[in-house]
Amino acid sequence: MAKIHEYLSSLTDNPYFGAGAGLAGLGIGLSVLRKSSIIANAVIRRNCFISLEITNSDPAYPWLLNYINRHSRRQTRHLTVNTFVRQGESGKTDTAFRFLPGQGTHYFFYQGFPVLVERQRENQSIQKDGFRTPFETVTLRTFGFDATFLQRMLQKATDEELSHAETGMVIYHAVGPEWRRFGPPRRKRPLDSIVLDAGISDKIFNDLREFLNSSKWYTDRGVPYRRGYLLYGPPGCGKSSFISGIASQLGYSVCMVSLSERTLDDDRLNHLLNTAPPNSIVLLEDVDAAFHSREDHPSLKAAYEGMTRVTLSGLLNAIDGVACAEERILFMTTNYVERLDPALIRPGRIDVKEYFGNCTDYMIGQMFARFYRDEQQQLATEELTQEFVAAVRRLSCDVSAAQIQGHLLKNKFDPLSAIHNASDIVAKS
Ligand SMILES: Nc1ncnc2c1ncn2[C@@H]1O[C@H](COP(=O)(O)OP(=O)(O)OP(=O)(O)O)[C@@H](O)[C@H]1O
Repeated sequence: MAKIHEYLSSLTDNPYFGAGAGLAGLGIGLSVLRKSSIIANAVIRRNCFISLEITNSDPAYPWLLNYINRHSRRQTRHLTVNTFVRQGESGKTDTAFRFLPGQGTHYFFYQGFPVLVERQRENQSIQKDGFRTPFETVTLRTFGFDATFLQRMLQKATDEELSHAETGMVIYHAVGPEWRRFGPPRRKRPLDSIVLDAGISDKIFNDLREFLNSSKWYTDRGVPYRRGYLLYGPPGCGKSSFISGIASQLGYSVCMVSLSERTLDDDRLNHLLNTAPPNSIVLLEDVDAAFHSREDHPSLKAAYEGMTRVTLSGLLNAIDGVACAEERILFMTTNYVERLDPALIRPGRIDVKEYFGNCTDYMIGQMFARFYRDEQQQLATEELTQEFVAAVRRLSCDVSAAQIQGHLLKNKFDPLSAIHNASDIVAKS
């Protein structure tokens, strides 16, 4: 024992050993410190930071980057560019650039809190929009405990992006047993561009909105979740335009089917009416051309003979269809409501019937005032509007909105000429 003690004290007295032991102790101390700081860092990251990772296979990826870029123009100075090239059939080419935060680390502020953005490109690639592109991730990190903070930010980015997205109204038509898109999306038609007598537009639109909000009500009562509308009246009074306006306003598409199409039969019609794409309005135009009342005069029946292969009972079955979970909105239009079989327009098949008539004084005035309304100047004063209404009334005949529209178009920049030449509205060209 005394020997061991003697040996140890000889070691501690040795200056080389003392220095070595000191260095070793320092090394161990530093290594413990480093390990503790890594653990502390991990613990702090896990408990005091929130993060959100999104990959470029996610549709919201460019929206989020775009949002960061829009809101951090001063912070993000390292950008990448996406170029969009659009070439029309004539060869005219338009380009647009979208600048996004580049690879690496960026900061920006969201609701006053700093958010760290790490954009990383991996070695593997993914298939996107028909091309192989490098796999990328973006990780957002911020100090805090509220896990919904970054989720709310993503929601905001998505809302902003979608509100800027240019969308149109999609028209579908029937090809064989299925619905196909008919051409590119059409420009949306504002509902208030269709001039109707006071209250008509609101009445139909509110009814439709109320229907769309009552899915549970229908399910609870076991009532099929569908609604039918019949718009009737003379030609050119805005029936089709109004349906486009309603679809535009709701962000719905329109599925058009012509009952006088020779290849359409009962089975196909039934299938089509019950497989319309979600969020769409089914439109049966000029339904009188295909069906007439059972009480009609034989000469009228003969005139319609062979116009369609669809039978009335086939159409009724298709309208009654199988109860589906999705809502079904059906619009029918006709110029001759009296020729329709009562069974076709009974409640349950048609819930709302609305007459779209020729222009009233109110409508003539509204069309004139709207037509010559300009951001810079108001060409149509109240006095001129009343003069135009009086000039049209002097014609002593009914005029449709389409006729008024055609006349105003001929006098596009000259309201006085539209008034003085009002007789052109009914002149035979
Ligand atoms: N009430 C209206 N307000 C504004 N424009 C209208 C109105 N009615 C018709 N028009 C215009 O007239 C044209 C024809 O209208 P639309 O096709 O909607 O009439 P319609 O009643 O469906 O006719 P049809 O019974 O012959 O199918 C469109 O260009 C439309 O802009």
